[in-house]
Amino acid sequence: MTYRAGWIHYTNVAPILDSLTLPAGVTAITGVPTQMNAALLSGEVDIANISAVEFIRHADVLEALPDFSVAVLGPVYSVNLFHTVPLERMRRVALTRQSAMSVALLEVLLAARGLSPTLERAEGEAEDLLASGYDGVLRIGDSALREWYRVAGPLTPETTMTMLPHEGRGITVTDLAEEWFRLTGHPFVFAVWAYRRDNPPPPALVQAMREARRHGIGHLADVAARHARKLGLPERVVQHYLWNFRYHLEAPDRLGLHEFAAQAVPGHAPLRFGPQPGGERRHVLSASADTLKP
Ligand SMILES: C=C(O[C@@H]1C=C(C(=O)O)C=C[C@H]1O)C(=O)O
Repeated sequence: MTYRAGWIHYTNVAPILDSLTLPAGVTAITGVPTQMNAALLSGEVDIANISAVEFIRHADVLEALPDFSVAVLGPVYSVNLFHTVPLERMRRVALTRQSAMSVALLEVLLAARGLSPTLERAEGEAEDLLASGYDGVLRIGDSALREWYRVAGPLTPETTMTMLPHEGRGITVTDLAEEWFRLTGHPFVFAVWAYRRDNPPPPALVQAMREARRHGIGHLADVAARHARKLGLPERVVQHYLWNFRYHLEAPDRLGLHEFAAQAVPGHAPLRFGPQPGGERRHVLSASADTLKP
């Protein structure tokens, strides 16, 4: 029987997906987060890198791979609120239809500041929507990355590579992952690789994903160069964008995920993850470390 994957194919997943060879018996489709979230829940696909908030909302039926994430500690550059007035003065904010996660995150961040602007779904370029009367525009993914650079670029040789600029052209870009870090001190997990608990992925697929990720992270400059051309952005910018991601759902990422879950979806079912890889090898390592004790 065929196992069907649904990939959100934003540039931030390129270090995993670009060199992924699907094993026999696995097929894949691609789409934006809201499409892949729905495809997984309706059963159209069997595994997808879905918005973490959908994983949390459906924790009663879903499980996630224990070592895959799209996460950052600090700014992400592609989940952006573009605004022309201070956050406190925003009255109408346009939301993207592509994203579940960023909307839930924005709601948490606004609530933390005691703010409640009107939130409406509206598509289009951030600058056009701001010109048409919105005070804020939420955008994600590749178009948000491009629009951030249009506002805050071009980078000068002196621009620090640890924190890129966030304003220009009369527009401030509030990076939601950076705001989350300021609020909690935790990483923010945007996506996990989830599947229905009664239908886990074949081990060959997970193995292929781990190999593809190892290859992608090992050749990040090549991945960045390829995607910089597609995005029409400088290689240096895309390289910075990509090396900033945390793809392994490590302990700090899980802390961030649990903190977000508690704030955004109170009363959610316990989050479940599949078995950790390489358990045996770790056991052997700790045994040999024991033998080194004096
Ligand atoms: C950081 C991003 O992460 C993505 C954002 C998602 C969302 O907002 O629902 C879902 C999957 C992530 O891969 C981005 O694409 O900008």
